[in-house]
Parts: sequence; C-alpha cells; structure tokens
Amino acid sequence: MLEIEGLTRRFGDTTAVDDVSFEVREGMLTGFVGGNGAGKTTTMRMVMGVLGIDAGEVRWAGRPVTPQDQRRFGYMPEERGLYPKQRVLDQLVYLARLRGMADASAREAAERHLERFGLADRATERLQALSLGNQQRVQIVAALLHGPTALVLDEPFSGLDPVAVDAMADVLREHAAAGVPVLFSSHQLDLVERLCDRLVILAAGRVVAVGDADELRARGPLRYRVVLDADTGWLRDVRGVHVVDVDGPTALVEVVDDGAEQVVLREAAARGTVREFTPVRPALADIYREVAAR
Ligand SMILES: Nc1ncnc2c1ncn2[C@@H]1O[C@H](COP(=O)(O)OP(=O)(O)OP(=O)(O)O)[C@@H](O)[C@H]1O
Repeated sequence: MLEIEGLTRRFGDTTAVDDVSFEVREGMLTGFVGGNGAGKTTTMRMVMGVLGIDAGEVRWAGRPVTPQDQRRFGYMPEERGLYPKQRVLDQLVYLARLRGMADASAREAAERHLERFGLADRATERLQALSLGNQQRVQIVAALLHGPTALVLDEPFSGLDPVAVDAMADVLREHAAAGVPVLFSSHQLDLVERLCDRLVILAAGRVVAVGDADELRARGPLRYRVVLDADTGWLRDVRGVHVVDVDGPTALVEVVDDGAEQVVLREAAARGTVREFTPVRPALADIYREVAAR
C-alpha cells in the first residue's frame, strides 16, 4: 500500500499541497480529482520523489518510501518527457533498461505492449512522427513496461480516443486486479466514476473528500422523483422539502428535514395515483462541485 501522510509543499507564498493524507490500496483503482491548480500534480511529483517535500511523508509497504521503491513504480508525469527524435521501440527499451530490465525482456515487453495499444507498426518510427494521442499511448507503455509495483499516472486519459481509453482502462484494471496500487488523476468525472474503486477529491491543496463513489454520493442531497396523475405544483407548499423542479405531473424534490419524504408520499397518495416515487442519486459531478466549492 502507498500511504501519503500529511504531505505539504509550498511555492513561495502559495501552499500548493497542504497536509494531504490518503492511501492508495492494493487491488484498487484510486482516482485523484480536483480543479486546475488543486495540487494533484504536485502531490504525485512528491510521491515519485521528483519534487522535494516540505512536510509529511510517503510510505510504501509500511515504511518510508526509498528511491529504489520509486524506481520500480510506473510514473506518467504531466510533462510527459519522452524524446521526440528517438525511435519508439528503441526509446522504450532504453527506459525499461534504466529500470533494471535485461535487453531481451525489455524488447519483448515493449513489443507486447505496443501491440496491445495498436502501435506495433509504429515501433521503428520517431516519436515526433506520431500523433499526440499515439505519443500518449507510447508514454503509457513506458510507465507499464517494467512490471511496476505501483502506478502513479498524471492524466493518463487526456487526449486519448475512445478505443485507447478502453485499452487504458482495461490495463489499469488488470494491474489493480494483480494487486498493484493504482493512482491516477483525471478531469473526466464520468470516467472516474465508471472506473474507480476509490476517489480522492482535492481542492486548493487539501483533501476535501475520500471514499468510493457510492459513499460520496450518499453525502449528497437526498432527492426524489415524483410522478403523479395530476399537477405536482402543490409540492411547493409541503414543509421540509425543497422543490428543485416541477413539470406538470413530474417533480424533483430535495428532502431538507429528515423524514419529509414520507409526508410527500402520504400527501401524494391522498391526491390520487402515485406513478413514481424514486430516490435520485446525485451524479458524482454534482458531489464534486459541492465539495470542491466549500
Ligand atoms: N514549480 C512550481 N512553481 C511555482 N508554483 C507551482 C509550481 N508547481 C505548481 N505550482 C502551483 O501549485 C499549485 C498546484 O498546482 P498543481 O499543478 O499541482 O495542480 P493540479 O491539481 O495538478 O492542476 P491541473 O489539473 O491544472 O494540472 C498551483 O497554484 C500551481 O500554480
């Protein structure tokens, strides 16, 4: 398990990361979300040891992380950082060898991964000849080649087409299933919601929420969709609920006072047939907006 404990980093007067703590557990995909400048990249850089820490600690397998541990992690930095003029396969083999792989197994792993990401026929081209999306795929391969013990990926899905997004998602799931802790940042909340076992939401350098998608949704407002035979305008006069939307026989109400939904249901039944009365779970994007704005 990767443990981030009280990490803090300042740049001049700005505290970019402020006492951030969370865990990236084995077998789980942990999504790291937060608005621009929230501190995700700075946190990931500290986890990887490429940026100094002002306070706090990164722990791996129950003890302070070492550079040797970090060398075995798979990292996809925000700045990417492959060599534009070097040929794809040569570059991947070179990077894998830096991480301790023998030449033959590095080459075999690189070819296998390139095939997986649909790049087998581009292996001998220079990186700069590839589209940005394909360069991104190569970057992903570079992070995966050496059989990483943990994955720390900064926006791995950005710029990928839907086919590559699926390939990437499969690869992350496979690594998680094999027991590798996976942390990735993303602005694509729908994707995060679909993929992640756990989410860490950062705002202005601080962790504002941690949990699985259901736990986070449960923190959101409790809403009910009400569909009757007749107009639902009367709901505006029911105490303890806030009417979010009314459209003829259909309404969306938010429960403000505990148990007020029972009043709504009773009153609705007293007025005729209740066609629908269902709780509406907020989308992760709504929860995100709420916690990030606090
Ligand atoms: N090298 C640096 N020097 C000065 N300030 C920095 C540096 N790196 C980051 N910052 C500041 O730290 C804060 C957090 O930035 P960071 O890049 O970690 O956020 P982020 O969550 O990754 O944002 P984004 O989603 O836009 O990539 C920002 O205010 C940023 O301007």
